Amino acid sequence: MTLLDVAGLSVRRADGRDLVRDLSFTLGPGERLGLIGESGSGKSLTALAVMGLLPAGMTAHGSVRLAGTQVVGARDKELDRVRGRTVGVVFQEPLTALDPLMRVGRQIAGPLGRRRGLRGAPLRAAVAAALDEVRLPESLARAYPHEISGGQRQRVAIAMALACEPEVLIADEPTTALDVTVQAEVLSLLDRLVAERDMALLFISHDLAVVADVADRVIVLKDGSGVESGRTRDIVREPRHPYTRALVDSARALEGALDRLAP
Ligand SMILES: Nc1ncnc2c1ncn2[C@@H]1O[C@H](COP(=O)(O)OP(=O)(O)OP(=O)(O)O)[C@@H](O)[C@H]1O
Repeated sequence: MTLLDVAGLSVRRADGRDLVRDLSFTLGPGERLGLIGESGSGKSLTALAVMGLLPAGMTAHGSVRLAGTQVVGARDKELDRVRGRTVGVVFQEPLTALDPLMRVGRQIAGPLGRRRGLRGAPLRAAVAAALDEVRLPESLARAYPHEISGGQRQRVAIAMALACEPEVLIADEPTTALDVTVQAEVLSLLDRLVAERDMALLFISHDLAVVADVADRVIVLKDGSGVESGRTRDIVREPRHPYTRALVDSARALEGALDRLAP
């Protein structure tokens, strides 16, 4: 079963320039695809195009089918059904997903209540369960976003994205803004949740080591085009495109620096 089917996707600016060019991939339940590339290569625009959320002045061309619904050219009203329910998203900066003036519990309750039709005690229980799933204590429900750490905020954002039980999760640099130790915790949390729910994962990062840890397949983006794609293991072992080779070499150089300092 294909949950996300992207075929010949381009993202075009008003002046006719393509910022993403002719990208194709598919994702089924339990599959994990990494999109890797340097800053400005078109990763985030690809994610936004998949959800039909491109900035004003940009248009998508080609086809993006989310659980059968064509996203390209669809009206917002048609996409309301798929956003949240079919596809959930976690962004780099959790504060973009959180309302600074609302307690964490109420923010998680919002999508839970709307999508599952819960109120009162069952809704409170569902919020507690959602917090528990991302390994946060129930007491955190009463906190405001500024009162908790960056890692805790990202866990809350993940809980919100998962509240509607999406079949596809898009994670756009979900750990880039976090300290390295917290990054590893959040990655392993995502890993567990995606496995438990058999979700399809589109994982976006500029960091090859992180992508290699999470994704089974990878597409390497450069200047808006996919220059190489395949199984992560094959691409790391035998990169073909010079840009991919440079990515692998720099990741290995960092690893080598650690190895040289090992006792
Ligand atoms: N709202 C916008 N208006 C105009 N140009 C934009 C807009 N958003 C992105 N771009 C341009 O589109 C190109 C691709 O941007 P995109 O954000 O997809 O890159 P990215 O690979 O996600 O980079 P990063 O890792 O820095 O987030 C870049 O040249 C960027 O300047």
